[in-house]
Amino acid sequence: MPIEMDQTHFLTDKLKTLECQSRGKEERIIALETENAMLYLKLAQLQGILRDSREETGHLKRVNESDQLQRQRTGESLATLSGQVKALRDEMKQLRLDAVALPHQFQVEYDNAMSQARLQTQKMRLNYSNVSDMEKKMVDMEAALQEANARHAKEKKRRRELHNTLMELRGNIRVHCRIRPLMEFDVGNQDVSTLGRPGSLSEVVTHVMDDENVVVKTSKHSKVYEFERVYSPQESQEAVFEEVQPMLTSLLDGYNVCIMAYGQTGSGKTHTMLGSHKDEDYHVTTEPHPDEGIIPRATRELLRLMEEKPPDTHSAEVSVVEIYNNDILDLLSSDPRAKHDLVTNTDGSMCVPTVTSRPVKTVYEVMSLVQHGLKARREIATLVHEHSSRSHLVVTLTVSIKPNMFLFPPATPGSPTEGVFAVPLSPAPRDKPPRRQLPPQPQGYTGAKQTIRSRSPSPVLLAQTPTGSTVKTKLQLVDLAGSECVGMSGVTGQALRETSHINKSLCALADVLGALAEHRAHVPYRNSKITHLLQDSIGGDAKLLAMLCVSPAQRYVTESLQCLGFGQRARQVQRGPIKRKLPPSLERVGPGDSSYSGRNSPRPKSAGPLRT
Ligand SMILES: Nc1ncnc2c1ncn2[C@@H]1O[C@H](COP(=O)(O)OP(=O)(O)OP(=O)(O)O)[C@@H](O)[C@H]1O
Repeated sequence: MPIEMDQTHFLTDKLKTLECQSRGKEERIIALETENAMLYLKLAQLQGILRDSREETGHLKRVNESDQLQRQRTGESLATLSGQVKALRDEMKQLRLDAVALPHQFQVEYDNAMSQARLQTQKMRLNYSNVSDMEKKMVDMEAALQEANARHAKEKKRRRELHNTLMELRGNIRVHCRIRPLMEFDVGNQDVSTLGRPGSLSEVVTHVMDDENVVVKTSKHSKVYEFERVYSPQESQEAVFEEVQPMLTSLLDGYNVCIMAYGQTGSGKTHTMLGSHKDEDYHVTTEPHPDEGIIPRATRELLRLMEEKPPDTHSAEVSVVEIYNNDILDLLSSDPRAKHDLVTNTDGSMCVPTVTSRPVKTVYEVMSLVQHGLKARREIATLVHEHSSRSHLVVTLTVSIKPNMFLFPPATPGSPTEGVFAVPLSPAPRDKPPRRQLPPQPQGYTGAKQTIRSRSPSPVLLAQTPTGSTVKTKLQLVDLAGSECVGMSGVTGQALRETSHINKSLCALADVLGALAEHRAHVPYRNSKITHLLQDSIGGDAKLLAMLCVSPAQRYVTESLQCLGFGQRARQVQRGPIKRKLPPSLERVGPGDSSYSGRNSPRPKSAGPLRT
């Protein structure tokens, strides 16, 4: 049993030893695993460091490559620069050489110039007396020229004033002529590029010579026409109105005034009278639109002049009529197709009592009514241009002036005051009546004062007006329909009938002027509605301005010659002193000469429009 005990004891010890060994080994394994883990960690760290090092190496490599490239480029630049430096050095060397030579060269040139200057001075000295003489002469000539120019301008102004006075004394019709610019439609069927080309139909043949003469120059004609004023194509609407403006003052002095535009289709009558901006609004502004024609400008000026007068003494009203196919139509009426009749007043003046006449205070009101009327006015497109007027347009502004504005004792027929002007007189004392300044007398005029007075065109006289009654003066602004050749306008049917009426009425106008120019006993005013309506203005007591409108192109030369001929005929009319209108039963004989009989005088060559 002790042996068994020993064995058991031995085995137990052995087991304990083995257990002890096993524990030791386990601890060793744990220690080794820990170490292994540490080593893994270390390895990972080292791998990270290695990766970083590789990246850095790559980066350094790239930097190194770029450095090398830079160095290579720098080397090349250095080579170029050193080449340039060398070239500059060579240049500097050359410049230095030149600079050394320059003073010498300069000295040579300076010496040459000086000797030239000395030579010239010597020459100048030699000519000095001549030069100073010439200078003196030039100064004298310049002064003489200036003086002559000033004298010429003064003489021209005086001549114009005298001419106007003469016209007034004779009762002449003033005639102005406006040449319009060449327009694209002047080429007709031809190409626009031919506009104005010599030899083409749009070649300019009607030219302005100066502000009083116009010449028509073609291979067949070269004829000069003289008028009171000729406007070139470049002259503005304002320039035209400036010449017309003084007539408006006359209106408030008691004269009737009539301005009519005459000319062929498309020659610029509507442009001159109304302007080319039909649809624009007119505002109560003092500044006119640059394109505005005579009608809005005259209205604006007239209303401005009226505003300067004492309040409630002047008022105005407007009527707008057209004469279409020889019928008078009221364009302001609700029925603008209804015909109206002319009536002769007891004083012999003409009126159309049934037409609408609207009181107006502003240019806006007037132009709104005119625009309203224009919408009803007949127009068609012709071969000449798109908006050809088919009727005569008459815009009448009637100004009523209350009598307290005038100086008078009311004249009795035959009294010394008969025929003396009535003068607006608000600021003047009543006990010392001022007389109207007579216009300057023409040179050499020796007539007695009484004679001058009796021959002066008088305004609508208060001497004839019953005390207390209002005086009315009329401003008639007329845009006549175009005188035209049927072939030129290319119209047919209804339009042909219109053209025939237009031409007939314009012929009648020319006939009236012919009769007046020849002092014939019978003036055929009643042959046409337009002459009948304008009778007071053409042959009567109105200051009348005929504005001839002319197209400058070759294709209208016949019409232009006819128009200018009409103007010449109008200028010949001498209406004599404007007299008190007689009752219609007493027909007036030749102006200023009651014994004159024109019955045997030759009929004037027709200056009328082209007949169809
Ligand atoms: N002085 C001018 N300056 C610029 N344009 C003008 C001038 N005169 C006329 N015109 C232009 O020429 C064209 C024809 O003119 P307008 O209508 O005035 O002719 P008209 O004589 O009244 O013709 P119609 O008798 O057929 O009515 C228009 O387009 C107008 O604007």
